Amino acid sequence: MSTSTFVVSQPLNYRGGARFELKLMFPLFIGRVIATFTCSGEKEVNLAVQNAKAAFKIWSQKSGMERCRILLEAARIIRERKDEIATMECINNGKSIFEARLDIDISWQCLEYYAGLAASMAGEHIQLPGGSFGYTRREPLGVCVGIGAWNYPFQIASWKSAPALACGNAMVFKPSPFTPVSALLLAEIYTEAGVPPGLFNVVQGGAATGQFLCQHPDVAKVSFTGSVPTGMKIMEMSAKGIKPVTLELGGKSPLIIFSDCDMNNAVKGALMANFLTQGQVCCNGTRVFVQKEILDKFTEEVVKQTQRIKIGDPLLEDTRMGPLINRPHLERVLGFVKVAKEQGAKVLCGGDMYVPEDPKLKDGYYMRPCILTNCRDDMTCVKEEIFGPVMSILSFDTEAEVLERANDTTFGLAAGVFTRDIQRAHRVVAELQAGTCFINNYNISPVELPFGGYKKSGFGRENGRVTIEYYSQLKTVCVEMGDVESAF
Ligand SMILES: NC(=O)c1ccc[n+]([C@@H]2O[C@H](COP(=O)([O-])OP(=O)(O)OC[C@H]3O[C@@H](n4cnc5c(N)ncnc54)[C@H](O)[C@@H]3O)[C@@H](O)[C@H]2O)c1
Ligand SMILES: O=CCc1c[nH]c2ccc(O)cc12
Repeated sequence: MSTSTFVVSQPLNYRGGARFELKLMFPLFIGRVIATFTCSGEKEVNLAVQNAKAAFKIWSQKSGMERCRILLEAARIIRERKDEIATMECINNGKSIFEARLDIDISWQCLEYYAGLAASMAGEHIQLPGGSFGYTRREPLGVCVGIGAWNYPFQIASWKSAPALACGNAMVFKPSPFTPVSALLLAEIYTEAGVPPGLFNVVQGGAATGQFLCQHPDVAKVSFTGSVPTGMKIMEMSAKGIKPVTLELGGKSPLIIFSDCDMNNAVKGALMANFLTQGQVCCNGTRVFVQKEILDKFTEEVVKQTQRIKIGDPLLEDTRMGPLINRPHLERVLGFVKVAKEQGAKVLCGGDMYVPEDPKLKDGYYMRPCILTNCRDDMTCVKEEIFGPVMSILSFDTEAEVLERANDTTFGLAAGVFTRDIQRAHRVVAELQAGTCFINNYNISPVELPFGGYKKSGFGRENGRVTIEYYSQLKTVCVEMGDVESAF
């Protein structure tokens, strides 16, 4: 298997339990077109929502245990087809096959986790005076919309659909038009596992298709993963229909490395925080604050290890970084490096285009991972989300100082701290304004833990038990066991 021989099944829209055709060119990162699709317009979006509504009637009547069995079966199929799905994801996005396999593992684990919760969803019984009582029922919302970014295409579809379906909802999912293919595999797997036709639909398209979805009167909820500007639009559209939203948006997260850290782990953590998926990860710890005493040693080691990262064909087993998502994005990231230099940053490694030796890959959107020093807090590379393989190193003296600087951002998605001092670790994370904090590691995503942002990085959560609350509504039933005492 290589990037030049890969064939994608067509068509790429999925409604009522089957694929249907629409046409548009979909270019691959090596410059070759691998699939075509047409954006779903208002009519197709409406049909998908109507299919979902019909399936919702059936699915929402099933017991939690029945939904659990079907989700477990879907998880089993994903696990069984892991290599095939990972290969598709690798082609879809450009991330290395090594990472794509990890993404697929986290995806089936997510389905397994919510399958378990589906079976145990329950309300409360509350005793009232005179033998009367009340109880609560946790009920589904209806047709939920999922809109995804291009960096974790299969995983985003899984993180949204698994809790939605576990709670008894239906979903219409729109992947990013840059990564349209892998969500179709999830749709087919759900069908094979036994969900009713129409329960999980895929509509292809960009902003216009997303708008039709958000504005549709029969859509009960929107869960969005993407940029802050698009998140604002999604929230505005949803507000008009009083629809709840989950927003997983961008970040510019701090990673704080104290001088008492385990240096080996801190260096590995900084690489994990910056270079997964070619640096195109929302929660990346791109502002790496290093305590002065260890700045030189840490910098030397992190540069050494960054230079060893194998860049190339993402389908090869030893590749760890593939190409960026597309040409405009590569140019944008390189532009950030240029501005950083103009503003006084020093490039210690990378930051330029990379041309692999393999002639098939010569038109790919590769760049070498970049480490910047001499950074100041007011520089563009330190303030703005770059969404590429660019780490900015900043030095600090004291805990109080670094906390203030780490929190001086409108984002609040994630943060990390490396230290051997357990009291300091907890004291620092308690002060960090971020929805997800890591102590002595970075960018691991166990599905049991909630994930989501503070401040402009969004609200609502994905993963963990709490997400059940974002895909369900609570009905209170008040039962009178005596006579009505009328006030009139
Ligand atoms: N917090 C998270 O969990 C998370 C995860 C991945 C990516 N992200 C963020 O996503 C961004 C990169 O992804 P992107 O470039 O795909 O983001 P984007 O906002 O450009 O697009 C995301 C999705 O929204 C759709 N969309 C665009 N305009 C729309 C509109 N007006 N109405 C409805 N839908 C619309 C796109 O087609 C795509 O499917 C980065 O900022 C990154 O930090 C966040
Ligand atoms: O890119 C950001 C973090 C992330 C990794 N996988 C997923 C899946 C779904 C999301 O909404 C975010 C993420």
